[in-house]
Amino acid sequence: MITIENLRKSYGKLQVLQDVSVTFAAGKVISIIGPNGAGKTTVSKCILGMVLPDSGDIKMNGKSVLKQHAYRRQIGYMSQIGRYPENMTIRQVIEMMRDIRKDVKEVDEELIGLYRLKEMYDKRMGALSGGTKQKVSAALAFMFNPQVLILDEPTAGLDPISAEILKCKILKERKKGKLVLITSHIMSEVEEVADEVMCLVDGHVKFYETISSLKQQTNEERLSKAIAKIMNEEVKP
Ligand SMILES: Nc1ncnc2c1ncn2[C@@H]1O[C@H](COP(=O)(O)OP(=O)(O)OP(=O)(O)O)[C@@H](O)[C@H]1O
Repeated sequence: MITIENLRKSYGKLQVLQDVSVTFAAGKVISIIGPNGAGKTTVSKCILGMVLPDSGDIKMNGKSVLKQHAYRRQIGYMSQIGRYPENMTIRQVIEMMRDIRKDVKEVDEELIGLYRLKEMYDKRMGALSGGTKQKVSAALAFMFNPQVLILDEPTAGLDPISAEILKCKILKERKKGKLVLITSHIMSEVEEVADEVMCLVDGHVKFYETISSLKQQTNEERLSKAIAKIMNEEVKP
């Protein structure tokens, strides 16, 4: 569904992505992991067209997305930190988004309901707690039934029940054949929701494997231990 070919991106002298090539298939939850600064958000932003790569290509359903716009309607995005106009209420933000996306007739309001956002509809975005803002971001990401979801550390700041609601929603959408890309540092969470793990280190794909294959290769039952083993082996002389 999404193919990334020889992607490179630098910010000044800093080479953030170095020849990244991967294919993400529909109907999968793929977790993008790696140390801070490895380039995870940059990959997501390149797919979204928020960052223009220096070279390489990104294709969605076989067509290059570079400098295109229409394909973005097929992507729901939840950024690490949601930024909203402080004076707008939750209701106004949601209505504004619905107005922009009038093309979608059947909106998905499941998360609005499960997070009971309507009870807080008249609160200003600037007055919301970090977690509530995350809930609004999650509700918006899923609202227009996108084929692809890109979720950047989606459960950071959510209480355990709200995080659980989001994980169930992710799995529900995967069953419908959607592609979900999640960046996360929480290995237990990755293990719960992801089918495959792509690990970026210094802008390179260190590995891209199914969770079961990672466990099998390392003879570990827990994903965190399997990944620690792979990383430590690299460090050894
Ligand atoms: N707009 C920018 N201008 C300059 N440097 C940037 C910019 N955006 C990101 N970088 C740098 O690119 C590198 C990769 O950043 P990126 O946000 O992709 O990492 P990440 O893997 O998502 O990290 P984290 O786990 O901390 O969220 C970092 O060194 C970061 O400082």
